[in-house]
Formats: sequence, C-alpha cells, structure tokens
Amino acid sequence: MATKVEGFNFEQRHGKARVRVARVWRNKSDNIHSMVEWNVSISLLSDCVSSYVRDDNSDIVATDTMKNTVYVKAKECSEQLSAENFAILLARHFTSFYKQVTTAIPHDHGFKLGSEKHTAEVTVQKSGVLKLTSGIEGLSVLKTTQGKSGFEGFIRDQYTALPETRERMLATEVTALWRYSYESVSSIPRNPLYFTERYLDVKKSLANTFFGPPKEGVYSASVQGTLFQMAKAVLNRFPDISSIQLKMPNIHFLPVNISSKENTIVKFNDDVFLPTDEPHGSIEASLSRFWSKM
Ligand SMILES: O=c1[nH]c(=O)c2[nH]c(=O)[nH]c2[nH]1
Repeated sequence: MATKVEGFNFEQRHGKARVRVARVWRNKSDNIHSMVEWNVSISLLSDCVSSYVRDDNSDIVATDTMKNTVYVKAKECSEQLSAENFAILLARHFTSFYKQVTTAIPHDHGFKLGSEKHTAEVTVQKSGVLKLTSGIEGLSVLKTTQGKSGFEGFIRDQYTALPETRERMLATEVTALWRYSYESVSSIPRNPLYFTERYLDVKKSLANTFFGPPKEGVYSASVQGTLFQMAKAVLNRFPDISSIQLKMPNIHFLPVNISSKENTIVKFNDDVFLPTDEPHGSIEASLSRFWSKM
C-alpha cells in the first residue's frame, strides 16, 4: 500500500502494541469459571497520510481508541472464544467501522506464566480476505532417554573438535508458526474454540513426534531430522494447515569433567551436565504444501 508523496514512495501503518487483557467467563448453571489472558497488538493500514504530511489528523484512529476497543470487544464476548477468533473479531471491527481502514492486523499472544505461549496473527481486508497464522513460542522439550539422541557423520576438518556420539542430551525450545488454509472470514469453522483445540492438538503432535512412543521412544540423528519429522507430522495430521515453520535452537548441555592436578573431582558418566544458553545452535526450516501461499 505505497502512495506517492512529494516525489517519494511512502508506506505507513500505525497501531497499539501489548495491550494486556484478561477475560473471565462464569457459567451460572455449573459454576465453572474460565479465564484467558491475552497480549494484543494491533496494526492498521489506513488512509491517514495527511497526518504525516499536512498536520491534519482528521483521518487518524487514535491508538488509544484501539486499546479501548480491545476492552470493549472483550467485554462483548459473552462466550469463551479462541485467541484467533478474538483477533478476527477485532480485525473485522476496524475494517468495517472505519472507512479509512483498509486492512487490520491484530496479533494476539496467549499468556500463561512459566509456560509456552499461544500466538495468533490475522490479517483481514475490508473485502473479508483473510490470512490466519497461529503459533507456539517457548515449548521446552528435552530428551534424556539413553541412546535416543546422537550426532554423527558430519563434516570433519581441521576446525572440528566435536566428537561423534550416539548418546547426548537433546534440548530445545520450539517456536512454531503455521498457516491455516482459510482465505475468507466467512469460511472459518463455526466452533468458537476450534482454533484453541487445534493449537492444543498441534502442540501434542509436535511433542509426541519429538519424544516418540512412550515406551520405546525414537532415535534423533540430529535436530534437523527431528524438526523435519515434527513438521511433517503436523501437515499429515491437519488438512487445514497449509504450511509450518519451526525454529529449534539446539540448547547445549555440556558434559561436566573436573579434575585437579592431583585427582579427578567429577568424572562424567552421562549424568552431570552444564546447561548453557549461549552460544546455541540455531536450526530452522519450513514445510508447506505445493499449493500453499506462505
Ligand atoms: O543436531 C545437531 N545439528 C547440528 O547441525 C549440530 N551442530 C553441532 O555442533 N551439533 C549439532 N547437532
């Protein structure tokens, strides 16, 4: 959406970031309470160029108004709904309520202390054209199972010190981002918790593929190989997901061996490790269906 301004191309957007809202629903009949906590960011593509170039603010939707709208819309949701549906509802509001707004991009971060986060980003155009991506951030997984992770057969040269192994700790914090194939607001499933359930199922599928079957587990030849298996499991399992991107840092656990001149103080026996957060390996890939757009 570039416009020509004073002989230049000009692009702009504005919005409010990190609006935190918690919403509680109390079911009177069974006295079950449910709660969500979201961190919402909104970005609007709108025609308000005159505020940039002519000090005329008459086409600006104030970012303070955007923040208030988050609370008003949260209040108006009388039934629990997914982060995705809340983002879509906000986007539809901004694109239909304001003639100046052509596209709205809400980004929603499900928040729970000390655990992984559910993310959602939607882009809705005035016409109802939709782009929907969901994700997970900070899913910590670690394999300690004997003989279930190794790294062998890589290039060896004069710079290589890393020994080959079939026994190591494999730890990562998975960040995943997947795109749904729904391309219009009217085509999304009716169930208001559909995307919440999908999120939980995708998370389960990622974790189950990482760990393998409960008894025998599965051998990981590399983070790369495990990442590919995880991405493939999601695309094979969920037909309405058209692509997935995975980032899996290789968080290293170093064997602890300590000795003094005189004697060995700690001798590593696949038992004591030094956890490190830097440097870490960074391994990422995306997998998409041939017809997908992402
Ligand atoms: O699974 C791994 N992949 C790598 O690319 C790599 N590089 C490295 O030093 N250790 C590992 N482990």
